[in-house]
Amino acid sequence: MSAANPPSSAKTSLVPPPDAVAPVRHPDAPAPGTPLGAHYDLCFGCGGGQPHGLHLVARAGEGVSVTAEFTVKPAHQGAPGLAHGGVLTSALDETLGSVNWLMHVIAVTGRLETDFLRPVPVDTVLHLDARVTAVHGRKIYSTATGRIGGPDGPVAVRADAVFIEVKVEHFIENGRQEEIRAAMDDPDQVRRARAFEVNP
Ligand SMILES: CCCCCCCCCCCCCCCC(=O)SCCNC(=O)CCNC(=O)[C@H](O)C(C)(C)COP(=O)(O)OP(=O)(O)OC[C@H]1O[C@@H](n2cnc3c(N)ncnc32)[C@H](O)[C@@H]1OP(=O)(O)O
Repeated sequence: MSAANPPSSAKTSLVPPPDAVAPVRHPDAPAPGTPLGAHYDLCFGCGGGQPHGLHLVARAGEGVSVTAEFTVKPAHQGAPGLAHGGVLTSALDETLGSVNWLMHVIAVTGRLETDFLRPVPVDTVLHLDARVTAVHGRKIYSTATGRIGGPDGPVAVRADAVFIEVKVEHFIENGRQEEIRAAMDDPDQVRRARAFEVNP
């Protein structure tokens, strides 16, 4: 096994360790039903300014959970008339990413495992829900489903994930300078990101 392709190890387990704790909803988290808005206007998952994006809209749920809808467009096809699996995984990833904001935590996906249970045709509305199940240090364990035919319809896709909490510096240090500069020049973007760190 080369160093560039490390073996998966216990650190990538999707099962919370025995001393993991229950997630805590931040007291300032928006009320259930409130749209969360995009975390970044050019985000592929949720950004309104991203012409190639999924334009997923997430709303706060009860506890540490969110719901979201994503409409499969012709641009999202893999096979004729059917959604691409990677696009569906992106929708799950985005929904799982948004749920961390209810804890006022900034986190990135560490590991994401998707089950594809039913094909999802173009024009389908995928009804997503995601919730955090446990927290262990910086590791956030969460799970999500995507249903078709309505919010109570059959599950077409589901995923389990581990997100890792990061500071805003993660993005500043790793992002391409052009986009970072533009984001830093946007007071709303900076305020949104910093609010989570000065009001933990
Ligand atoms: C002005 C600009 C404002 C911008 C404001 C934007 C804010 C809003 C952005 C939100 C965005 C969301 C968007 C959708 C969600 C994505 O799609 S995020 C994009 C995809 N994900 C990534 O790019 C992550 C890439 N990976 C990394 O950067 C690093 O590997 C990580 C994940 C930060 C971890 O590195 P690290 O901080 O050095 O962590 P490390 O100390 O090694 O490990 C910490 C713990 O996590 C565990 N761990 C680490 N990696 C993994 C893993 N892959 N699996 C399982 N466990 C792991 C370790 O075992 C360790 O556990 P303990 O020993 O504590 O028990």
